[in-house]
Amino acid sequence: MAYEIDSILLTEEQLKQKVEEIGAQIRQDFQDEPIVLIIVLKGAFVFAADLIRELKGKVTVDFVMASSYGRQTVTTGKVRLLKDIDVNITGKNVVLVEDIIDSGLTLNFLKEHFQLHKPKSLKICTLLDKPERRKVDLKADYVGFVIPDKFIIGYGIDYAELYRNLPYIATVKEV
Ligand SMILES: O=P(O)(O)OC[C@H]1O[C@H](OP(=O)(O)OP(=O)(O)O)[C@H](O)[C@@H]1O
Ligand code: HPA
Ligand SMILES: [Mg+2]
Repeated sequence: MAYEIDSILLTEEQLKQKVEEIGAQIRQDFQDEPIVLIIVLKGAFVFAADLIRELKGKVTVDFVMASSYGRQTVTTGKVRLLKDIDVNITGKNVVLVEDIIDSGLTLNFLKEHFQLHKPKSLKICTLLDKPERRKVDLKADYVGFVIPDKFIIGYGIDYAELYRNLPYIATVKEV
């Protein structure tokens, strides 16, 4: 199946403003306490790069890499953990940073995985939430935009590894 950009769903301006809001909200919730951000690669790298610069105070960053879509627009149902974190998160305030929650399988897997480390708190922050497609009961603590059931690309999010470099978020159409 081939896809191309259909229409812009979220502009650069909308994204920028929302990232500022989420950053302020997170800092407000944790006050002066240090935060460990765990960024879920690859998709969340653009969002996280903007978000981290909105967070004042003590912030540590680490990365986890998970993949379950490949060249498809629906989940394979199998989450592969390609890289785990290096920092110690036991007793820490942890925020998992994702680009999108779709079926919920990726974050459900990662949440359980990181709970085993016994963090002080474990919150989920996602730029986009597509609740209509949920396969597991999973809710985020910080949500940028709730979006309709359409496959989207841009701002770090790919189709078959392309389009991550778009500065906006768009829907795709089959051609
Ligand atoms: O809620 P889900 O149905 O699990 O979908 C969400 C996940 O899917 C995408 O990652 P993908 O597996 O495509 O890997 P990528 O981040 O490297 O693009 C996206 O970045 C999320 O991590
Ligand atoms: O809508 C999407 N687009 C790209 N990757 C994704 N992974 C889950 N949902 C999506
Ligand atoms: Mg992806």
